[in-house]
Amino acid sequence: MRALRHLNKYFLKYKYRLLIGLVITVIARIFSTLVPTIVGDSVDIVEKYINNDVTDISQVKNGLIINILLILGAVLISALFTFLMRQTFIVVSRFIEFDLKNEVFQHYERLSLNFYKKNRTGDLMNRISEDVSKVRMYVGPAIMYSVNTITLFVVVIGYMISIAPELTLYTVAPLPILSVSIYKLSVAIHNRSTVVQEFLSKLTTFTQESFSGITVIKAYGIEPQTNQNFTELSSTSKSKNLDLAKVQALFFPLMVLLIGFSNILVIYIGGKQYLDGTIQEIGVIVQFILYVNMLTWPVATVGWVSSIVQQAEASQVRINEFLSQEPEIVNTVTQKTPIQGNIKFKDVSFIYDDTNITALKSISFEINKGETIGIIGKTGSGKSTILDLLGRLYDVSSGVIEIDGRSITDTNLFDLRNHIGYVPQDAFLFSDSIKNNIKFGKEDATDEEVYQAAKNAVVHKNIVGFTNGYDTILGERGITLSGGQKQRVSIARAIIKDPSILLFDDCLSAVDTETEEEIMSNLGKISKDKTTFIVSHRVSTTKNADKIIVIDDGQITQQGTHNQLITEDGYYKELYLKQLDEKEI
Ligand SMILES: Nc1ncnc2c1ncn2[C@@H]1O[C@H](COP(=O)(O)OP(=O)(O)OP(=O)(O)O)[C@@H](O)[C@H]1O
Repeated sequence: MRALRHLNKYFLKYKYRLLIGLVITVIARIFSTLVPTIVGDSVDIVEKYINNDVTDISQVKNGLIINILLILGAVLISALFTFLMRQTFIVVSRFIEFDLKNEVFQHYERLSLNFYKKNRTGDLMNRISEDVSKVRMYVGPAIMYSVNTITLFVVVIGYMISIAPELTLYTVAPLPILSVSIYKLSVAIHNRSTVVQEFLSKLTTFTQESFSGITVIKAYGIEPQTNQNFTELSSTSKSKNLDLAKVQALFFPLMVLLIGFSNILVIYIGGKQYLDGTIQEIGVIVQFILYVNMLTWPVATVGWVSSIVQQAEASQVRINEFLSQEPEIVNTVTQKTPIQGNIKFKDVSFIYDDTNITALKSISFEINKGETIGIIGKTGSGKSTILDLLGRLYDVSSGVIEIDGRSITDTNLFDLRNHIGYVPQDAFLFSDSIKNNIKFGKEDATDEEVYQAAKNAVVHKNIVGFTNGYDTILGERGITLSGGQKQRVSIARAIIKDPSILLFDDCLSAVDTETEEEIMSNLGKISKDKTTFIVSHRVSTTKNADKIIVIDDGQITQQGTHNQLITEDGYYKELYLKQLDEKEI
């Protein structure tokens, strides 16, 4: 139960609602326990008439009619309060589920990139959906049924003992057996449904991947093999479902069996006591039969609730495990930091701690506001890492990165990121309209600003060519943009932000050289007062930069302007000549 203590703050938050729920439950149960008493009384009225203790039939009739009306009233009131009980407890559980999901999601968002690399997306999603749902079962149904059972027990058993203590003992004796059996069954159901869930998510992942990769599947003609794999997976899933159905099918028969056993005990022992005079009225036996039936479900829920609490505890442990993780990149500066864009890398080295790859080794360079720096190098040489470090997606392993003479660790993190317009290597667009994808860079941008950014990114003409123009929906249910179009929408998103620092990570690779030239000329105008980083494999993209650095295996091997570098023997000149041959320049 230790992990579940995390939820106490939410119980405190909703304490008044929970307290009201408690009072409502007690009222509901008191009214429901009145029914057996009135039924017992009715049987007594009839018994007295049969035994000739009462001879006036109209008195009997009146007594019975009053009892019927009382039963009706008690049932209606108890039903109303049972409804209100569910409304309070279950509603509170939904509130807590909502709060917990928000807490987990907001915490996920604070965590650094390393966290996402160490944990699988499926696992993150499971903890925020499946595990939170299991915890909700504890804050909702489990608490509601526990309050319900405790109230019912105190009221009913107290009353039973007061009228027939010995009979009470015999009738409640089998109930713990019921409770334990239901607990064992619930655990078995839980274990089997976990396996069913696992297969369900395997099936979902398989199907999702098959549909996403349908082009590859069709192109390679591997539909029969995919079908075969699917059949195998779904057949195992079916047999796991059948295993689950078998134990689930035992639940109600087991309950009915044990209720039946308790009823037989009441009739047998109650009957014997009536005959030997320990019990004076048959009504008591009828009353006890009704009580036993009334107690059975709550007793069964004791077992069920125990298994819910166990599952909730396990789920909360998993949730707490992530909640206790602290972000590696933290903002230590509360006051605002103005950012001009003069950047200095001083002996910067960086090692990815998950792979232990040394991506950068003692990198030093400088670039001032308004200047453009080109970064050229072979694949895997460390170019993207430089941009990631500048945006503080990771912190350097050694050395310092300075912005305007201040280390970026002493710069307000939010200001830093707000002043950066980043275009990643793999353009990521959301399943939303093109307009909203561009406005992601500046939420309050006007339509005019969106069009202007798209024009500068040379994608405006493509967008207006679509039937729905800027309102065209992208993603799974919308159209698919070409690689080059995606890259340009992604560029428009960075431009519209009007940041002090622009980071372009090889984001023109899918654009033809003519369009590239147009974009570069537009960027030249836009970025006059900005610091621009352009990572590329193409000399044509960086040739106009104020400074170009060539990276090889995490180290700067050459630096200078285009004109200087093409006269110097080295990687840059080789690349230039090769691309000149291929007419890429
Ligand atoms: N997230 C990561 N976790 C672990 N290692 C990484 C990660 N990203 C990059 N690396 C490794 O760091 C080295 C530098 O990678 P980086 O992405 O900076 O190269 P790059 O020059 O941008 O390559 P490309 O031109 O192919 O984009 C590579 O060896 C790469 O395998």
